[in-house]
Amino acid sequence: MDPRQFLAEQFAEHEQTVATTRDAVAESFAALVEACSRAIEAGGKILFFGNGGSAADAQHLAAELVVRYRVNGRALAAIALTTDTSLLTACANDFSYDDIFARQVEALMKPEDVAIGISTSGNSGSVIKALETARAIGGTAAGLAGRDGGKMVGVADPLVVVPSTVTARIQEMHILLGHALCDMLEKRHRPGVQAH
Ligand SMILES: O=C(CO)[C@@H](O)[C@H](O)[C@H](O)[C@H](O)COP(=O)(O)O
Ligand SMILES: [Zn+2]
Repeated sequence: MDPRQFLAEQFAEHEQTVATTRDAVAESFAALVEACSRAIEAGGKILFFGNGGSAADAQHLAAELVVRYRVNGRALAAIALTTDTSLLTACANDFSYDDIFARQVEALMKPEDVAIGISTSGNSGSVIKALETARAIGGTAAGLAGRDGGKMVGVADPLVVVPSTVTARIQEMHILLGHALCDMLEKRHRPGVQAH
């Protein structure tokens, strides 16, 4: 296949996903913003986690909040649970892979915090177990998912579900939603000088 034609099809599929996602997620996205906003006002933090491409999203979004999105201002409390290879390998080796995020939630999560699990299928065991742990602690267990939300339905609330079955397109919506979340939180909680 010609790469130009292929790229045109990829863009068309992406644009179609943008169009169907915009209205589908408006309410759940607003609920996620409010939950994170409340956490920041209460002195809490946001914990991000996910597997594969979603692990990259987790650390990308935590960096926006701790460092800067658009505005130079105060640091906002966020952490990605995907970055400590000693911890991740010990936990997967000694306990089980499904414990890699749950163990960190158990150690770090406070009731005023928000845990945001990111999973395109909504079914990754490591994400589900961590969200269940967050709920048991009394914190907010939130999620970004795709497809029909999978096992995250009933575990994560708020749960933002991208109505697509294509993993790559779901991930593209997740980072758009994550950037929008960081932008909103920065507007509300990081007064400062616009950097770009
Ligand atoms: O980035 C991709 C595919 O675009 C992959 O690395 C993908 O994230 C991995 O297969 C994940 O393990 C999928 O997990 P999940 O999104 O279903 O929770
Ligand atoms: Zn990917």
